[in-house]
Amino acid sequence: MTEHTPTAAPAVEVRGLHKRYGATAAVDGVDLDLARGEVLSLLGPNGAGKSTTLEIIAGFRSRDRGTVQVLGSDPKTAGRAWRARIGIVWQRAVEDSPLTVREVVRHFAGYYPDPRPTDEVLELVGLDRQARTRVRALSGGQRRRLDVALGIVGRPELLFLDEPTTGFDPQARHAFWELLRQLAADQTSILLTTHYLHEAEALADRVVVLADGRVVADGDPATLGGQVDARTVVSWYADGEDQQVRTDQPTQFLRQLLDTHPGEIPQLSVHRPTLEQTYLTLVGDAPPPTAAPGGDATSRQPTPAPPQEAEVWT
Ligand SMILES: Nc1ncnc2c1ncn2[C@@H]1O[C@H](COP(=O)(O)OP(=O)(O)OP(=O)(O)O)[C@@H](O)[C@H]1O
Repeated sequence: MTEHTPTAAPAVEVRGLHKRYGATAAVDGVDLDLARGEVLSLLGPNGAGKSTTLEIIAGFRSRDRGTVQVLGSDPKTAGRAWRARIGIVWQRAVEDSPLTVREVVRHFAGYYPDPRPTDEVLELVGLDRQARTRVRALSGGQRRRLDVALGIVGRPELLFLDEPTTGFDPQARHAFWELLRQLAADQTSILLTTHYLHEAEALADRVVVLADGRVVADGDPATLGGQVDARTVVSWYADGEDQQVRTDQPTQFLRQLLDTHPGEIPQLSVHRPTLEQTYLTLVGDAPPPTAAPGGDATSRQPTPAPPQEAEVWT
């Protein structure tokens, strides 16, 4: 995570992006900004439109509608000089090859005007010991590191990574995060997709959550752009149904609840929603709480009125 310069023109500016595949609206009106030196993570379930968005921004896929500016150019018409300023790590791993790791990286370096030295790249991605290994002999995680090596060999100003750490062991993942932090500290703008919330939290300055091709949250990773409700959820069972109350004064609410329920309160629980629960609710994999509290006039043990700021889900 880095300090980025808010005054510089954004690295990426997307407005009203649409893309359909037949009846499927893969991207359905997405707005997206990436500042220079910023690390932005695109989150979302399978089929949310992350890869399609990334591919359009990187100039590998056409769009139906909307404007896209990347490093000051429209990727639809930008040329080779523009492409040399961008690094890309796609989901698919590098092809089988009889060449060695060093040979492949050196070959790719030849495409760029000012590449990083090959040995520096291999060290950065932790493949220095595999420099003479043939690509086809690499493990899955090592191939992914080679993908990353090919993405950064050209010293990109802007780096796109589509699920870069899939197949990494925890040690490799942490080493990779460190690498991205170094790149971001050097003012590389980074846009990555991931399925790992903790990866977004560990790496990104900002997250954008997509669901069904739309942005459902945009902001800081720790709260998913302010979507995480820090209030406590008190749940219990009464009057023949589940009861649930959200409150920022749980102690006061519990006192009232205990006063009105002299015995053991069935299924009493007190918790705060986690980032993951909020995420699942946002992307529609988890239903939002729907239980209504009791406390109507006929209730034998009326539910206390929630303290100020409490919200009752119905
Ligand atoms: N080439 C294509 N032809 C037809 N439909 C496509 C094509 N590419 C993507 N789609 C559809 O568009 C939607 C968005 O797909 P996309 O790959 O962008 O999602 P994603 O968020 O990257 O998913 P994942 O996390 O699984 O990689 C999906 O419904 C997918 O089936």
